Amino acid sequence: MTAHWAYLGPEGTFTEQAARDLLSRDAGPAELVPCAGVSAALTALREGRVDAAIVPLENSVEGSVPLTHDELIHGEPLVIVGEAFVPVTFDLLVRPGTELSQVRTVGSHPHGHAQVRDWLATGLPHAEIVTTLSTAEAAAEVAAGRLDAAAAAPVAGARYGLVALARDIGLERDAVTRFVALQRPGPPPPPTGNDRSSFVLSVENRPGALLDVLTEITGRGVNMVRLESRPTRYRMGEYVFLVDVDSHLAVPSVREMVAALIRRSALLRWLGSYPRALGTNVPVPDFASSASYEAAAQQVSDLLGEYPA
Ligand SMILES: O=C(O)C(=O)C[C@]1(C(=O)O)C=C[C@@H](O)C=C1
Repeated sequence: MTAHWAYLGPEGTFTEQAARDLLSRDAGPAELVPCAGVSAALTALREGRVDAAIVPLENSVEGSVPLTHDELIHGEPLVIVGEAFVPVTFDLLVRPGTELSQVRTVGSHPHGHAQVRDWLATGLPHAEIVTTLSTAEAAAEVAAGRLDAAAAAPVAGARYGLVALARDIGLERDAVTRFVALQRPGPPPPPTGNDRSSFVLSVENRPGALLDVLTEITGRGVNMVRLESRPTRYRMGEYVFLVDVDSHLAVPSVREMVAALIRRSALLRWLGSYPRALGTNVPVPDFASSASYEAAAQQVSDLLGEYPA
């Protein structure tokens, strides 16, 4: 049966490239469904109209995509089942025949604008910056004659019949965006040996509260790879923390860490375990290996005089 995957559309976004990358790694057939915005893609998933949704999570230059983070923290729960990294290169796309001196409006996604800010400041200092729901939406608006130029992916130029007035206008040549594939809550994909897990923490407002919770992570030899804070929305100065760690919930050290976070009432939301798409898990200390967890559990059983299961 063909699965349906929603993504931040329209056609020609970086997110579509991420979805195609994930599709090439997935066993089953799937049809891509473009949606007008991150929230629209996630609503389609929550309402059961699609089986998965692909959305941007963070960029190597501009940092996290706040809307995706807030959806993961506050929206009806979803879990991450996969990730993809896409190099992001921006072209200044215009209708054929347009000259630089004729460009009065430039559209892009807010993350796109942030990455081409320097080029626009010198190349088009008087142009009006117009924010769109995606880079490809800006390209479509140029094709429709409602904008003069778009800062978008080269593939969007080909898709909408536009030409590049300038190429590779981003701040950083090697910029990369990380995208995640989300599904409705369910068990994680099986461990691969090179996985990542994500979750949301909430901590009390008292000295050492965050340190206490982080100790539950580091004390088990679990490698934390990202810690991001977002406001709770309820009160000024209160935050929740998004955490990524190496490894998978099925691995004993991670399983015990999650249980400890639950006991401390610190685990606000589990966001899933999924294969890592870039880099490898750092080696865990000996005391945190699965073999040493199993050997220790056996020794405790022996002390109790329990019979082997
Ligand atoms: O608009 C797109 O093409 C997207 O896929 C979104 C998005 C983002 O949200 O970060 C993806 C990569 C770029 O950093 C700019 C925009």
